[in-house]
Amino acid sequence: MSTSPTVTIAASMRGGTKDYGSGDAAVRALDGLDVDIAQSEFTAIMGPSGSGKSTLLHTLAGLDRLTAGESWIGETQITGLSEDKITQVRRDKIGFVFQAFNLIPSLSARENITLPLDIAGRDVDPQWFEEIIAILGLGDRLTHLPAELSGGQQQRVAVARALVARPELIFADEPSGNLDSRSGAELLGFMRRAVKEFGQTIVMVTHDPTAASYSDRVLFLADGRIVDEMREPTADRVLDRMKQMGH
Ligand SMILES: Nc1ncnc2c1ncn2[C@@H]1O[C@H](COP(=O)(O)OP(=O)(O)OP(=O)(O)O)[C@@H](O)[C@H]1O
Repeated sequence: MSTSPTVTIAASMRGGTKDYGSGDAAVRALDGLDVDIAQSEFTAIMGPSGSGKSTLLHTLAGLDRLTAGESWIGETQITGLSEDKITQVRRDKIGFVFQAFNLIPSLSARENITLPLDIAGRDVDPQWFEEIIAILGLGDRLTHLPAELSGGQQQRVAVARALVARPELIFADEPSGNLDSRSGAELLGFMRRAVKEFGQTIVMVTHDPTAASYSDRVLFLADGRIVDEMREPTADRVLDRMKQMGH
């Protein structure tokens, strides 16, 4: 009898295909891709430029539609849902951290952090809010405008905003890309803690083997397909694998 623990799937895709353009200009960005994202795991997506990383992230997250194939967020099949329903699933279940922090300049750090919940008409859990703020070291910055914060602090505000709603999934696209190495390491360390301590599920696109080394599992993409994966990655092993791929 199998004694392996049951893995809950937070998001998945079967036969995921994404074409951009048509005729001579047609590009197949995803080529019949299958993937399962395990709950409470930190998954990194790596691969050469143009291999389809951002397209995979966007289609998994319901920001963009597949041309063919199916995808699920938790139990909900998102392919085939109306735009309104997809927006609702994103709002209820997903947090985003992108390289451009997408903070609203006229709102304080606190207002930016609670904005998604305010828009959704949901209450902020004060205890959870305080916990996130303490861990991210933003306690004395909450009344500041984004322009009054350093790049690292702005990125931490964006992470707090993604976490505050306790989303089932966080999708991050090069979250440490604009940060100096110390702020980047801090941010990635925090994301790792969120996975280990709160069971957060995170999917992150990155070019950086060091960033990928914070994950539990690295998926390697080439030409719109997953060609390999690595568990418990180290930066050196990831770099070697990328070199083999001719990166
Ligand atoms: N909106 C679009 N219109 C046309 N082609 C696109 C569009 N978005 C992406 N592509 C193409 O799809 C392919 C995959 O792009 P994608 O951005 O997913 O790759 P990536 O691995 O994230 O690349 P990078 O590491 O350079 O960000 C590329 O060939 C790209 O040129």
